[in-house]
Amino acid sequence: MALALDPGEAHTQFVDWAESNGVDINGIAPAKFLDRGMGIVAAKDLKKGERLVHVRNTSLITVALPAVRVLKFPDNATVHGKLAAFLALKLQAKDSEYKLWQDVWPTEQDFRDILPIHWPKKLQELLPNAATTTLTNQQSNLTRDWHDLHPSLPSIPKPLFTYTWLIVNTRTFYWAYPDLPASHPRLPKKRGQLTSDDCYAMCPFMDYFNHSDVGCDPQADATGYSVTADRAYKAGEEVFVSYGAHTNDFLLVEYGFVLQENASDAVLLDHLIVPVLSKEQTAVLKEDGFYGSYTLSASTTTTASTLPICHRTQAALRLVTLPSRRYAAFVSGSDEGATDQARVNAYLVELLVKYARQIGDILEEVEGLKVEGEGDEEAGVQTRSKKARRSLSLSLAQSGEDGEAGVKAQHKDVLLKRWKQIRGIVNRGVEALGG
Ligand SMILES: C[S@@+](CC[C@H](N)C(=O)[O-])C[C@H]1O[C@@H](n2cnc3c(N)ncnc32)[C@H](O)[C@@H]1O
Repeated sequence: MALALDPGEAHTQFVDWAESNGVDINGIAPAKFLDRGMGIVAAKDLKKGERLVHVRNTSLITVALPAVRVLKFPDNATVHGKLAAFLALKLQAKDSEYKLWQDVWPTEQDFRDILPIHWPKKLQELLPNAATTTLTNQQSNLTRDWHDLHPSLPSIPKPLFTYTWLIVNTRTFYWAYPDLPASHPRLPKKRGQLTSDDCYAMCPFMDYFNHSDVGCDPQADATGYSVTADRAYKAGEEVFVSYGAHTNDFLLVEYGFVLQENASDAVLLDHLIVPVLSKEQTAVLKEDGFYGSYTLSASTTTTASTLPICHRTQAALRLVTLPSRRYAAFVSGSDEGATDQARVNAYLVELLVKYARQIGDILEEVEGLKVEGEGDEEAGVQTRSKKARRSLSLSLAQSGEDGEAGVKAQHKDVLLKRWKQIRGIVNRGVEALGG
C-alpha cells in the first residue's frame, strides 16, 4: 500500500468548505502521496456498495451556471475554453468563492513537472507515436481556445489561461446536464446535439480521486455526482476511480503519469502499417472502414485463439499479405481467417522485430539526455509552501518566461518507463504471434 501522508491545513479547510457547499462525504478523506500528489483514502473500513461521496448538481461548475453565462463568452468558444476562462478570472480575483478549492489544486510547477505539453521540444519529439498524436491535438485545442477567448480576457495572461485550461483537462467530469430539460436555454446546445465536448463539469472534492484501470465508477444523475465503493476497502487504503479505458500513452499526455498495471494499455501500430499500404490498399481500407487505429494490446492473457491484435489490424494485414479474395472473405465474415493466420502473424512479427530495434535506439537516446537543474533548483522549490510556489510560478509565467526549459529527471524517468513498457508489449506480441 502506498504511503498516505497528512494532507495539511489547506486541505482540511477545503474539506470543511466542501461539506458546507453541497458535498456529502462518507468514510473517505484526502491524503498526500509521494508520487501522485493528492488522492483519496478510506478513513474507515468501507463495504462494497457504500456511497462515499455525493456532490450536489448545484455545486458543480458548468457553463450553465449564471456566473459563467453572465461573462458572455463567444458562442463559438468550446465548453473547455469557457470553463478555463471562468476559472482563470476566479483565480485572479482575490475574493473568489472557490478560493479554498483552488488552493488545493496542483500548482503550475506541478504541471511543469509532469505534463508533456510543458516538456522541452527535444523530449516531446521522443514521445511514442500515439502520445505525439494526443499531444498535437491537445496543443491545437489549447491554441484554438486561447485564440477564441483571449479577446474576452484582457487581464488574463496566456500562462494563467494555460494553467486553468490544464486544470479543466485533468479534473473534469462528464456531465450531460441530466437536471435540465431537453432544450433549456442554459444548455450549451440543444440536448439532441450535445457532444462529449459540451459535457464538462468541474466537481470539487471528487477531483481528488486518482485513476486506476479498475476502480470505482463515478455516477451522474439529476441530483449530482456520486462515487460508490466498487469493493470493500480497509481503512487507510487508497480509493481510486477509473477515468476510462485509457492507454498509458493517453494517460501520460492528458494526465502526466503511466500506470504500472493497465489492462487497457496498447501500442498503436499505425506508424508501422500505414507506410506499407499502397494507394489502392489505402482506398480499400478507407472504404471498408478499416483504415488506421491498428493496435497491439498489452494483454497477457493471450491464447492462440485470442491474439493481441485488433480486428482492424487483422484486416489491414490480410489486405497486404493475401490475395484480395481472401481479404474479402475475412472482412465479410464468411471466413474466420484461421487458414491464413500464420502468414499474417509472420508478416507482423517482421514489422514488430524491426520496431523493437528502433525502440532500443530510442531508449539509448533518452537515457543519454542530460538532465538540467538537478538538485539545487528542485530543493529550493520544495521548501516553499504550496501557495507561495503557485504565486511564484504564476508570476514567472506572467512575465512571459516560458522559454525552452531543460529536461527534468522526472520527465526522463517517465519517458524511459513508457518506452520500456512499449518494448515489453512488442516483445510479448512477437512471442504470442509465434515469432
Ligand atoms: C483528478 S486529479 C486527481 C488528484 C490529484 N492527484 C491532485 O493532486 O489533486 C488527476 C491528476 O492526478 C494524478 N494522478 C491520477 N491518478 C494517478 C495515478 N494512478 N498515478 C499517478 N498520478 C495520478 C495526475 O497528476 C492527474 O493529472
